[in-house]
Amino acid sequence: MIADLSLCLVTDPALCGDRGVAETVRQAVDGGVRIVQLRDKHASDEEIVAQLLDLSRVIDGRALLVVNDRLDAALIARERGARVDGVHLGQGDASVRRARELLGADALIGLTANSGAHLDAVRALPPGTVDYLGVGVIRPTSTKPDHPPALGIDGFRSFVAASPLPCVAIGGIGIDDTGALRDAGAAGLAVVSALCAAEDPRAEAAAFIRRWRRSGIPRVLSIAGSDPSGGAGIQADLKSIAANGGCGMAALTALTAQNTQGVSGVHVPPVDFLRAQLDALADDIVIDSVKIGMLADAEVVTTVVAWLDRVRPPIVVVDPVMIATSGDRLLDPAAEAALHALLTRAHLLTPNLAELAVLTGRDVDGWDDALLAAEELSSRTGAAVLVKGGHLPGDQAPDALIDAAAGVRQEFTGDRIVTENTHGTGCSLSSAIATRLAHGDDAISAVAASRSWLRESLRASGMLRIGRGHGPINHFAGLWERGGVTTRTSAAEIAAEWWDAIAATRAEIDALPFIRGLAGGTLSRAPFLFYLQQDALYLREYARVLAEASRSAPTSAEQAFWADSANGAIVGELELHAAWLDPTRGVTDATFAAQPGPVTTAYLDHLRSVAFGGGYAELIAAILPCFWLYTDLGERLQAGEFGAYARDPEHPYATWLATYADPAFSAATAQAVDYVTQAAAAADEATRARMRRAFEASSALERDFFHAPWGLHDAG
Ligand SMILES: Nc1ncnc2c1ncn2[C@@H]1O[C@H](COP(=O)(O)OP(=O)(O)O)[C@@H](O)[C@H]1O
Ligand SMILES: Cc1ncc(COP(=O)(O)O)c(N)n1
Ligand SMILES: [Mg+2]
Repeated sequence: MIADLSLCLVTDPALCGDRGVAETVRQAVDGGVRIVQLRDKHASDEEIVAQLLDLSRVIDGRALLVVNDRLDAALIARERGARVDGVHLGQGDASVRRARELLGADALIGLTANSGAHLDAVRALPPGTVDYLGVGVIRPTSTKPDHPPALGIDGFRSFVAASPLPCVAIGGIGIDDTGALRDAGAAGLAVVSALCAAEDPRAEAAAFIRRWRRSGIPRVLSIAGSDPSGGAGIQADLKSIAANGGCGMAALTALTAQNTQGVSGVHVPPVDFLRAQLDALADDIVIDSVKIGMLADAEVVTTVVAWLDRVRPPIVVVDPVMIATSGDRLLDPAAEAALHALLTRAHLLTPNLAELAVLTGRDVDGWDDALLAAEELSSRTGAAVLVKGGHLPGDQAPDALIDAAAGVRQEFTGDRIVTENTHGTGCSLSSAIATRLAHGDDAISAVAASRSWLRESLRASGMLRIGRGHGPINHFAGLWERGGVTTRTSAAEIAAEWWDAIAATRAEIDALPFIRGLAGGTLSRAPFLFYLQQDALYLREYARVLAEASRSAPTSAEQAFWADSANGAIVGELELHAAWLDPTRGVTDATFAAQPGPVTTAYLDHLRSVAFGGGYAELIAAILPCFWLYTDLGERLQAGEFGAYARDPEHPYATWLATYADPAFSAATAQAVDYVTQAAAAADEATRARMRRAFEASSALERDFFHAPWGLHDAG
């Protein structure tokens, strides 16, 4: 089986400090580390054996455990019941050939290499002796005092180009090296200090994983049935994965004879052949995310569960397909018992209302029942549950993400789109989410963006004219119009285009002394309070602009959304005063003129001129940066990109920073992005150009708004 080498923690007892190696490993594995390499040059073999037994228990199969150099200790630990998956050997350590002989064909064997001579030696080995090369040091590091000259990223890139084996970068790697190293061809990163010495190894590992995913193309496997009409099953999965930026693969569990009017037959091939398909993939391809659809019968379910336990993919999304939109059964009722074992291995379940009722044994007669049942299913399985409201009566089609363990409860509203082409909506949505999670999105953002794509695909499904029943959605709506590929850009592409268009502005915001001081806790109170006071003045007028957006919105859902946002702005402004600008707490407005400063005035004048001079579409484009930049900055602050201290409860501005991470605001931002980019996709060229200009102007004013208080710093 090929190992996922993306993130390897190399232990260093000195750097783990009082927390100790085992606790550091536990937290880092919780955060997503895929391989743990126990490395301790000073411990005795007996001590290494004891640590391997301990780490094997701590890791509990969630990551691979290898030991640096100590082959004999690995063998002894195995004999005593530890799960030791392999060794990493240096050039001078035991021979890799002996390691392969003693550990077996399935062991993971790594070899340190950093020169042409080392590569020649590797080429001379029998194929399959070594699985990967540890290549470094990338930067000078204290954790390997005798290291050779640093390769740097360019040196690493050249080495990878000449290497016959996957290369894992090691030596002085920080989180900001992640994208460049993956672009340089790294199969993964081996990290020592950045994780062992981290305040919060779990968060740091999660931040590394997020960056790693962001810089690659997700490799997404669908394990599902075939629907020859192309609207559902693996056919829909592969289209959805591609449309959401992933590279799709598919292992077939069953074949259906099916069209848009129903299922006329199901054939389940011998389950050994499913196992053969899955093993073939696991032996060759690192899989970032798995989406599971139709499973047909109990044997298929247990085969998939066994494979998941062996491969341990980092993301598993289960769409518990039981009954097709046509009403035909796609899962043998006898398999429902076996299904529970699968559900506990999932990170996300995406049942529709009927499936939720079967999985919980409860009546689900409306949305409130559905939310309760989803909460129960999440508690019972440990998985997050996205309960889908597509089959509800009425003019709304809501969904809700509920994760009992993480305390997440996020509803997504939306008008029902009038169309018969709803075949495969569940398959398509779950595949899109699996892809976006593998690209580093958090659950709420992945669901919001996938819903936005799905809704656009539903809206554009009419042009396909497939069959006389429930037709498929138009997975590539953004690329297709009648008769072939056109230049019409999709909402998702417009979002990417606009986000890139303000890349320089975003980089300027990140570099602002105000932001750096805020994150690092060094910002003095004067500029901070000035910023808050200006923010309070801004929010009062911003709420009026949002109310104008609500008044001019074309649909009831948008009308409600902008009205809710206006309310949120006012509540935010009132809370600002109560929490920070309360004269009774010694903060007097006398410190600053209680008037809008020049930047605040310019920003509000810009918004008001668009609100009362442009149309609805231009107005919401001008509003969007206040959502999008704020949420993006907050997510990155919380992910530790400005240093772990930004998450420290002792931080002087901790309560203010916490407002940046509100999941409800993150979902509102995703919704706002959806509305604005949908409007831009539907607009004519001239309107879209005006929208983009308004968006870019507001983005620049957001930057200036953060910079304005800086002049007060010296007075602080
Ligand atoms: N007519 C519709 N308009 C808007 N969204 C819809 C419509 N039908 C289904 N959806 C959405 O499609 C997704 C799949 O929902 P659903 O059809 O309930 O699942 P399934 O396809 O598994 O039966 C959900 O996000 C749901 O909100
Ligand atoms: C092979 C296969 N897998 C899944 C579905 C469910 O899709 P939907 O519920 O949208 O009909 C299907 N109809 N066929
Ligand atoms: Mg479904």
